[in-house]
Amino acid sequence: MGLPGRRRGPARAGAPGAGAGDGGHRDPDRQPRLGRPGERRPRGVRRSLRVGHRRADPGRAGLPRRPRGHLRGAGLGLGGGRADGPARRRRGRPRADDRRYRHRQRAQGHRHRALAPHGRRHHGGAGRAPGGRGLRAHPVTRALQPGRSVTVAVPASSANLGPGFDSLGLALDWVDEVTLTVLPEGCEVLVRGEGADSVPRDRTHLVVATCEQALAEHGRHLPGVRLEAHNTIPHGRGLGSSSAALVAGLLAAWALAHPGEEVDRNWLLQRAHALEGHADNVAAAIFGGLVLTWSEDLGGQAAVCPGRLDPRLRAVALVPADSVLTERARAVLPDVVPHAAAAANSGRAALLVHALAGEPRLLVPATREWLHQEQRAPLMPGSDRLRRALREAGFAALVSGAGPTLLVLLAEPEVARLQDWLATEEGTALAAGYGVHLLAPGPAARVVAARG
Ligand SMILES: Nc1ncnc2c1ncn2[C@@H]1O[C@H](COP(=O)(O)OP(=O)(O)OP(=O)(O)O)[C@@H](O)[C@H]1O
Ligand SMILES: N[C@@H](CCO)C(=O)O
Repeated sequence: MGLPGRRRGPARAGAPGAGAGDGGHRDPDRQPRLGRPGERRPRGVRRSLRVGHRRADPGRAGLPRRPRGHLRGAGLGLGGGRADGPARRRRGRPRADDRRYRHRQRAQGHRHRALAPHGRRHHGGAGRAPGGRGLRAHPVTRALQPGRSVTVAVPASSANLGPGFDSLGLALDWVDEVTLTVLPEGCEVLVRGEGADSVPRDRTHLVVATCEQALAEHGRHLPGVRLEAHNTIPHGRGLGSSSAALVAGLLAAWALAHPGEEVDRNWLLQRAHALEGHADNVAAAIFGGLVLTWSEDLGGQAAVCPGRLDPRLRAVALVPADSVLTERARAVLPDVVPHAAAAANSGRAALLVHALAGEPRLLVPATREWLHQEQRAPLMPGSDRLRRALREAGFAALVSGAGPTLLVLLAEPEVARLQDWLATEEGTALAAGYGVHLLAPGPAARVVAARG
């Protein structure tokens, strides 16, 4: 079985230093611990294990509502291709460039590195903004009104979930929030939390650059901009931080260009997919909950479908201090896997969708896979040892996204058993330095406020 494209995008940044408000989960000397009652934690970061997270808890995030409709189709002629509301007329040029290379594999990786602040005039026959596949700029753009402002919240996500490589994504109740305000000129970037000491403070900031590119497609531009980011999702850990940033920029662009209009989530999906290279994380961030993604063809447009989730389902994230380059993590994957491995993997992926929907006792066999974890193990030996030990102890432990964070999928009553295991000598030794976060499935990205 040929793999759907190795990541050719630029490398992910190495481990940045711990930012303010990270709850200390990146402290290499931090021991896994079970939380102190009443402990302050950054907004959006879930409680650690001992703190209650039950249905009746006042601080508990609600389980996500399933997106309306059963099938979000795009490129397949399924479900009308639009996530919300009635069909919208298509803006801009025909999507010839999206179709031209449909037979090709889509290069995987973050196209966002190629994003650059755009000028107000866009030249070039393709009418596309530079750098971003699928983002087509109008030749002349109109300035947005200074004072207009939008705040968006976007969840972290875990991709793959074991056998669903590049096709399953789970949004988590761990949220970044950003506010973009139109200024008459200039660019101010204020970052709190994750990445405060590492992300760019100019128009190359991922959220600003993505927003500008997307606005250009809608014939608008930012004369000046202030970004206020409150980041809690750790960067480069396999929790979809870059997808969250891309979706934040796109959603902010939509809300600034279309005040008061319902968000076209299929537009978000296609643009985010084009920028990210694979749809698993971005689809989960855009639609919330569990999302199944596929393309009609290798490199085709993304289609998505919500997956059912057992209301008892929880995820415990074990977040190490180090990051792994996603580019490296994709480069170690083989081009071809044996047919028997592909067959076994597809069986487990099918089983996983069933287990997540209502049979959590099957989560351990359902999260076994043959496509990426073994192959990437040398890049994350500590997480590999911990994952194996957890699975031997009967937990559905898996590498989240490209790693090295581990996710343990379990039904709520199992949380106490995991707590106990982490307190054993073996658990304490293997999980030393990992931050432990009890999470529920997360909500869809949303516009929190829009002004002006
Ligand atoms: N909120 C953000 N603001 C600005 N840049 C960000 C933000 N989040 C992520 N990034 C950029 O993306 C990089 C991390 O992206 P990468 O895809 O490597 O990891 P991830 O998205 O956390 O993990 P995965 O894709 O495996 O789930 C960061 O080092 C930073 O450059
Ligand atoms: N499906 C992707 C997620 C990371 O971005 C991978 O495993 O490479």
